[in-house]
Amino acid sequence: MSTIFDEEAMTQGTHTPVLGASHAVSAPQPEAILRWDNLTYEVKSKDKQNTWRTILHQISGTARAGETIAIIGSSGAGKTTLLNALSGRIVGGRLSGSILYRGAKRHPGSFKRINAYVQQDDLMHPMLTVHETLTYASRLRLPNIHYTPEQKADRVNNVVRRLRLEAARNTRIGNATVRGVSGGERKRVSIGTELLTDPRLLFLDEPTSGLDSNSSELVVELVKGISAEQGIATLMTIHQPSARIFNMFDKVILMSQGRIVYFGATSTAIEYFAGIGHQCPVHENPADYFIDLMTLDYRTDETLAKSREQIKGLADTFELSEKRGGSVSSSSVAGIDKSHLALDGEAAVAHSLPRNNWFYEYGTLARRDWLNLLRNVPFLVGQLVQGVFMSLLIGFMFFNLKYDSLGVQNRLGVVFVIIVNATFPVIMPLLTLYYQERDIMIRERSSATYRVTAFYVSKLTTFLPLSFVSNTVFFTGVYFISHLTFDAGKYFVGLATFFSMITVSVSYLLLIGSAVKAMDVGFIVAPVIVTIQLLFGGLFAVPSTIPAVLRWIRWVNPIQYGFSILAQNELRGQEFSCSPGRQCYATGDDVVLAYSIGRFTIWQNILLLLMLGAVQCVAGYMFLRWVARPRYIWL
Ligand SMILES: Nc1ncnc2c1ncn2[C@@H]1O[C@H](COP(=O)(O)OP(=O)(O)OP(=O)(O)O)[C@@H](O)[C@H]1O
Repeated sequence: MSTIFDEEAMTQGTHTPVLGASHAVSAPQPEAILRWDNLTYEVKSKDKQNTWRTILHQISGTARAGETIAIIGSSGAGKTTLLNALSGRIVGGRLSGSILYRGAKRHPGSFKRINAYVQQDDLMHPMLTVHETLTYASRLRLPNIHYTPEQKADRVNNVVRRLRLEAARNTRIGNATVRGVSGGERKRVSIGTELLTDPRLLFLDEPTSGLDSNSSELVVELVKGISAEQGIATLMTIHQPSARIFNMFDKVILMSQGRIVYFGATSTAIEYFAGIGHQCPVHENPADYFIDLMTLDYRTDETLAKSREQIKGLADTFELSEKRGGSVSSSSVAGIDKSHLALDGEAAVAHSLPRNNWFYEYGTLARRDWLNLLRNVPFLVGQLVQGVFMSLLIGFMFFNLKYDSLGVQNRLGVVFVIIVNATFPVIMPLLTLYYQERDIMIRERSSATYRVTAFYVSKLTTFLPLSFVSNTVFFTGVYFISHLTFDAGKYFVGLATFFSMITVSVSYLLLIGSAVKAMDVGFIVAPVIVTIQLLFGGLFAVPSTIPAVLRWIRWVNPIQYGFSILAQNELRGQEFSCSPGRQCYATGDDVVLAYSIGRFTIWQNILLLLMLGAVQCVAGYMFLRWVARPRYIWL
């Protein structure tokens, strides 16, 4: 089949086979959306010399409106690195060369709203349906000043239709425990959320991984169709595509060892390789054949050296043919008409979308959080059952307390256990949820969807009421079954203390979940710190006897404040009957004095608790900003 590239090769008077899109001169080319030149990416090696390892070697190319480009290569070829560099999501290392969006340098703020990136892992709220997921994405991503609610709904319906999601419209996304949409549908929902904003550029990292061949074909076919129709320049990395999928792409970038072995029309790839002595057998999948050519053969030292030589030869040949054909690089940076720069730069900014106001963002996020939470029946039932079970267990363990010498010890025990119950059982389940949602937020933020504060406040205002409600059952059950001193004032002070402790615990989990990036590390750190607080809580060791070097812990120990409040609330003003032969405190005030838990009054303790919660909350927010802050390298 004759292509525009063949014609150019002929005008050059060379037999060099077909080349990249940039060589086309005979037909009007679609607009070049993205152009990259001499892109080189290096990372520090972990060896003793700290040398730089080159991951991408002087890579150049162009992505035009409406075309779908596959980046193909063996594992470790640098496909994802190239995709990340082009989409502005590369972290760490050294990136050089140039990347231009419509001829202008990219602006981090506006570029991330113009391009869409579909990650390999589809992070979404498992309890929302396909339609709800897309609806919330449209509310969060599309600005109200440009779109009415009806227009947003229309967009969602369009995406559902275009991505053939009608049948799954009301199916939940699901996760490992809740059955939801199929893998292919899930991927299409991910793509759909990105298409809502009408991106100019679409990047997809391994969109077919884990999918069967039919689902993979459908995903590529739909993406290609939408890209062509809407003039989106699409780049995707893909592992070993079938021959049918391979032939769907307009262009392919074949990569090996960080270098380009071929970049040009898919239809001419076989011809190109045949021209340099590698004829793809008739019945072989061309993608498999090319990947074999580009893969290092580790069987023996000899085969390794030979395959390395072959790959170098392929990359050198392509580089040479690029130069002969008037390469992408040589016609790029230097050749750009600078008068377009300002104009195109402005165009880039104009296409970027303004933000919605904070309250709208918060309201939308809070609604989405509540919906996701209230649909999580196993989690809610677990919370309730845990509360009821623990209240019965602890209530009957300290059943019907008396005002005698044993009653003193048991009263201290029960109030301590109540305080402890406002820590672990609150922190651990919510920490899991927070980690999952934090990662969704980081993904959504990479396309500037909403503010970190809106997310953080939304988490606080869903976790707190949920914990209050589920733990009130526990507190009330224990209070009455164990027969703690009943008087409305004491009960409500106790409940207020319990809520204050829960507030501190929620702010603590937000702090740990924000400050500790890795979830498994967070799950080690969180209980260790609470265990230390528990040991220094005032029941096991009298605070005044703890060595000065450790005594400071009390100031940052919510358990000690909480225990002091509940113990004072329970004991002050009480009188106890003393049995002969037992150690005995005649009054509750004596107990408070003996255990050194009356340093601060009840209200001072509550104030200190709330201050601690506020400090943790603010610190958590600062850490989250730091964790969520993009550290992308820009060119
Ligand atoms: N920040 C980094 N630090 C160290 N090495 C890196 C870094 N980024 C990429 N690499 C290395 O660069 C090479 C290319 O990585 P990349 O993820 O781009 O490959 P890939 O072609 O996408 O592979 P796969 O198909 O297996 O995902 C790999 O050897 C990888 O270990």
